[in-house]
Amino acid sequence: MELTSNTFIVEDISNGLEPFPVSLIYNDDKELEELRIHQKYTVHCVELSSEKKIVTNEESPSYYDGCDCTDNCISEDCGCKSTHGYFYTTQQSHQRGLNVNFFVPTSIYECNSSCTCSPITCPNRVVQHGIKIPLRVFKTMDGRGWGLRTLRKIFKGMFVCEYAGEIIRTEEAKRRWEEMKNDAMAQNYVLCLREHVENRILRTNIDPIHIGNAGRYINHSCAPNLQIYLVRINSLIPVAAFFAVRDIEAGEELTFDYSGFDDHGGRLENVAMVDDIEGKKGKKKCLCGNEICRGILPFDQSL
Ligand SMILES: C[S@@+](CC[C@H](N)C(=O)[O-])C[C@H]1O[C@@H](n2cnc3c(N)ncnc32)[C@H](O)[C@@H]1O
Repeated sequence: MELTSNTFIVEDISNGLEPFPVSLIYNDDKELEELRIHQKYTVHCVELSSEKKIVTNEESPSYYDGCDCTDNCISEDCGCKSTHGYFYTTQQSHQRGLNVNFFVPTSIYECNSSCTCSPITCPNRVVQHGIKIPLRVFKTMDGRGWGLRTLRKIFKGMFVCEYAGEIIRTEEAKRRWEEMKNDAMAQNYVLCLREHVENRILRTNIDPIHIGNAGRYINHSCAPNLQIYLVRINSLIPVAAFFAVRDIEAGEELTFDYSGFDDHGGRLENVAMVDDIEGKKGKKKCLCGNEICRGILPFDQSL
């Protein structure tokens, strides 16, 4: 499809860390350097200044006692289901996925390392099993930089990948923003998640600039094919998990709406990427090319 004698492929930029390869197609060494492929790859989020501490995966101790099901969480008495709700269903592809047409009132809670159910076959474990499709990083031809595409068909509701990076406090996000805001070439990757819980706002900032996963290459679209849902597994820090909101054909670019969650009724408000041009917040032109394009890239006013 895109291989010519002048293009090269890195087979797996995750170096085997992901269950399926994340390949990269590029034209020359300059492009590769520009991509800073030597930045570190992580499958899950890490905490600032302690990269070894993985905060969301199944190896961490869980933050609450899980269920004590012996029937693989089929019964409605499952402690995880009855406390937090249950949102996964079997999809057209026969895999577990999310019913993206249904309202998800808060974050999704998967069974965790304290639960007695099977880590392999329990149906309330999806995101923790990782990506299920080969992905490819490629250079867009229209000025949006690098992008990410799927190499296989993805069915509506399927989990695609996380948005993994450093979990940073808002002060640190502001500091990083100050450092880069006058550099017109700088790409901004900070994802700010705000969850409305009763009358409080829980904010999580994820920055994959130094250490991140395939999710960092997903561009914005005003008519996206992915949506972020927050999933808690073994930590109160949520996983920002991308699910397909429609069927996506092999070879299609993956996109999400940097401005948020509203279409599907979640209480997670304003999933915003921080962006700007020439130091003026909110003035970066959106190049998604959709008929319903809103014209500018969404941005976070609070930084
Ligand atoms: C999370 S990164 C996405 C990956 C990025 N394209 C790259 O080359 O690494 C976000 C950046 O991508 C660019 N971008 C993403 N979506 C865009 C769009 N629809 N129009 C213009 N630029 C976009 C912006 O520069 C933004 O700061």
